Amino acid sequence: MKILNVNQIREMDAATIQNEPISSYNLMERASLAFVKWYEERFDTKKSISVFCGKGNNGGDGLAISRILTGKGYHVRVFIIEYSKDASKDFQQNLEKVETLIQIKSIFEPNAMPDFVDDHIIIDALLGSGLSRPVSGLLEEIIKKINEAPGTIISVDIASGLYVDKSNEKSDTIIKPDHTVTFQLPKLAFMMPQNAVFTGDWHVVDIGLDKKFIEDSATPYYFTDQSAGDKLVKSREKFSHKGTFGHAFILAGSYGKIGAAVLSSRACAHSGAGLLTVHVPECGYEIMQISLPEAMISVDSNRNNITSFPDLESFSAIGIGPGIGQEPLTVRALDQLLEQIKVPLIIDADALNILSKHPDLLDKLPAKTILSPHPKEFQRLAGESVNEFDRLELARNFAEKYNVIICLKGAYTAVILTNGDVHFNSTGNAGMATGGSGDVLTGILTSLLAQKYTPENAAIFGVYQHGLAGDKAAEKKTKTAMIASDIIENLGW
Ligand SMILES: NC(=O)C1=CN([C@@H]2O[C@H](COP(=O)(O)OP(=O)(O)OC[C@H]3O[C@@H](n4cnc5c(N)ncnc54)[C@H](OP(=O)(O)O)[C@@H]3O)[C@@H](O)[C@H]2O)[C@@H](O)CC1
Ligand SMILES: Nc1ncnc2c1ncn2[C@@H]1O[C@H](COP(=O)(O)OP(=O)(O)O)[C@@H](O)[C@H]1O
Ligand SMILES: [K+]
Repeated sequence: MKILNVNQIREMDAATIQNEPISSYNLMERASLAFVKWYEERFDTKKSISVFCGKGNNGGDGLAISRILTGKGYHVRVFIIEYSKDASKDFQQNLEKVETLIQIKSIFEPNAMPDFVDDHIIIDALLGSGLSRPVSGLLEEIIKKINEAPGTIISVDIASGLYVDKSNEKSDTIIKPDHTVTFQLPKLAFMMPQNAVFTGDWHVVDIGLDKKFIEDSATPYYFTDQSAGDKLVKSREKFSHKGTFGHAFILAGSYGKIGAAVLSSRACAHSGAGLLTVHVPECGYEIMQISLPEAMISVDSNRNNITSFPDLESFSAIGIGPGIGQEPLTVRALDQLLEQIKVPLIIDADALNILSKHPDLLDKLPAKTILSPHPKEFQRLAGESVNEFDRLELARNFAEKYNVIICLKGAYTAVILTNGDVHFNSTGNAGMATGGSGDVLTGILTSLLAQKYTPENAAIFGVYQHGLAGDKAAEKKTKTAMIASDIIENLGW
C-alpha cells in the first residue's frame, strides 16, 4: 500500500471527483458512510456520542456522520466550534441537512463545553488533512478539554492538530484519540513513534478513491500490509533439494552471549535455509551443537570471542553481529570479512557498533548490504536527529550514500532501500520489545538472502514475517509472557 503526502491526498480527492465522476458532497457522504460502518461494527447504540466539528471538510464529515448515526438510532449531540466565520461548501451543505434533524450547539468560548459522562464516545472532526498551522485560541482550548474528558475519543481521518506528513512541534496541542479512522491510505505521521499518542489504534477504511491516480502517484513511502507481504513469498518447488535453498553462514556470540548465536541460528534454520554453518568462539561449541543439531559449527581458535572465520567459498549469504562484542580481534575479523566477502551480507548488533566506531569500514560494505539497527544503534551509526521525520531522512541519505539497505527497527520498522524508498512494516507488537528479538530477525534475513531473495525483498519480507511470527506468539502466550524463542516457534509461511 502506498503512503501519499498531503498534496497528493488533495489531488487524489480531486481526481476521484473528476474521473469517477462523483460530486464532492457525495464523496464526503461515502467517506462518512465508511466511518459509520466501522463504528457500527464496534459500538452499540447504548453509548451516547458527541461529535465535535470544525468548519472545513473534516467538520463536514463530522456533520454527515452525525446525521447517519442518528438515522441508525444512535444518540448524537453535535457541537460546532466557531473558530472562524468561513466554512467549506460541503460543510455548509451538510449543515443544512443536519439542522432539521438534530439540535446543534455552536461553541464560541471554551466554557461552553458540555460535561461528559464516563461511558461516552467523542468523535473528533475538528480538523483533518487541511491543517496548515498549529492550533491556537478557541480550538486549542477545546482540544485540551476533549483530551481531559473521560470516555473514548475517535478521530475522523487524523487527529485534529496532527500534520499528515511532517513533524509537529513538541508544544503543539493535538487530540489524543483512542482510535483514528483514516480514509483510503495510512498517513506518514502514523508511522512515527513520536505520534503514538496522537493516533491511538488506527484503521484504514476504503472510500473508493481513484485507484489509477494512486497507482500513478510517485512516492518513496510504502506500507507492507498483508497483500504486499504475501506477494513476496517464494514457494518451495517439488523437485527442490537442500542445495536449492543456499548455505547460510552466521557469525555470532561471545562468552556470556552465546544465546544470541543460538537465537539467530535457530531463526535461520526455521526460515528455510538449505544448510547452516554457525561460527562461534570455542566456548560456544557444545552449547550450539546441543541447541541446534541441524547446524554445522565452525569453532574459532579464540575461547571467548570471534577472531577469525573459515573459507567463505561455500556460503551463499552471511549474517554477522549478534552478541559478538567489540574486541579488537573481532574488529579485525569483521574488516577481513568485508575484504573477502562476495555474497549478500547482513550486519546487526555489535557489528553495527563496530562500524560506528570504525567508519572507514563503511566504505568497504558490499552494495546492498542489509544493516538492521535499532534506534540507538542507528544513532551511533549516523548521528543525532531532532525528530523521527528527520531521522528517517537521515536514514534515507545514509542508505543512498553507502548503497546499503537499512532496517530501522521498532514498531512499524522502516526498511529503507538504496534508492531512498521506505517500506514501513505492518506486523509486530510490543511483546517483541524483549532481549533476543533482534537476533531472531538477523537469522531470518540471513536465511532469506541464502535462498536468493533479492536483498530488497529479503529485508521487506523478513521484517514482515518476523513481526507476523511475533503476533502469533503474542496471541498464544500474551505480549507479556512471550520471549524471543516464541517468535522462532511461530515462524513459517
Ligand atoms: N473531497 C475531499 O476532499 C474529501 C475530504 N474529506 C475530509 O476532508 C478533510 C480535509 O478537508 P479540508 O481540506 O477542508 O481540511 P480541514 O482539515 O477540514 O480544515 C481546513 C480548514 O481549516 C483551516 N485551518 C487549518 N489549520 C488550522 C488551524 N490550525 N487553526 C484553524 N484553522 C485551521 C484551513 O484554513 P486555511 O489553511 O485555508 O487558512 C481550512 O479552512 C479530510 O481530512 C477528510 O476528513 C473526506 O470527506 C473525503 C473526501
Ligand atoms: N513495540 C514494538 N512493535 C513492533 N515490533 C517491535 C516493538 N518493539 C520491538 N520490536 C521488534 O523487535 C526487534 C527488537 O530488536 P532489537 O532491539 O535489536 O532487540 P535485541 O537486541 O534484544 O535482539 C526488532 O525487530 C523490532 O522491530
Ligand atoms: K479530525
